[in-house]
Amino acid sequence: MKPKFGVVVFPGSNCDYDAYYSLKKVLHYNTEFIWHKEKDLKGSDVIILPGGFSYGDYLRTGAIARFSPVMDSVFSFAENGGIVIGICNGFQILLEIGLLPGVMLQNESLKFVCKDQYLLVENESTIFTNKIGKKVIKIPIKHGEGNYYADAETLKEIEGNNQVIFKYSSKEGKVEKKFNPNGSLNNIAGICNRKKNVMGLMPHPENACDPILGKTDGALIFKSVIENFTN
Ligand SMILES: NC(=O)CC[C@H](N)C(=O)O
Repeated sequence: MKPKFGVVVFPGSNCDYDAYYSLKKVLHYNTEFIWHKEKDLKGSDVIILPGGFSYGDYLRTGAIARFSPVMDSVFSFAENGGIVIGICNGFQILLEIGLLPGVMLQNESLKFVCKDQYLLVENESTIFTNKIGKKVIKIPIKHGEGNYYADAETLKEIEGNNQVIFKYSSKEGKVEKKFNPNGSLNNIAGICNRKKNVMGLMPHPENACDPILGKTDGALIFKSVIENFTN
């Protein structure tokens, strides 16, 4: 079976075409857009909630998009074990709707950050990472609100349950505060839910797929998901 990706488009998404381009034109995966007012996920096997500024980031990032009609379907899809990847603004939407634990705060610097970032694969046994292994990958970040926070009890739970998938690190894989671009708790860059079928991450793998951009580590995440389908 050839799995299908559905890229949701919210008003204000600006990485939807990047995701579509990388998945369809670079990686040659079956990919379709899904407008946020649709309820039908068009037979998608993997839902991508892309990056951007849905509803202009008004109120709180992701707080309004979470009420878009499509999110009812995405919520049920996820609850039934469907694979969902929230990238940056998509991660923020997953937090707002409660598919992932914790909240997103403004970057500690109060500045928007845009740069390449090294990430340590903290949990290499999820469908998103088991074909990558325990290594350091380089993927760009671009956000103003990526300072992941959870209360002590939630943090203990997600760390204990191996829900932390990526951490900001040095090129050598050192996880220290000085390599953290936004002040997130314990350098957390990406997490998953308890069942490990829903992942949110601040870095943008779709912007590290096409060799013309000088980096392709983002493709490893999508390839991992695809290979888990086909194996
Ligand atoms: N690139 C993005 O998805 C940006 C996310 C969000 N709007 C922020 O700035 O925090």
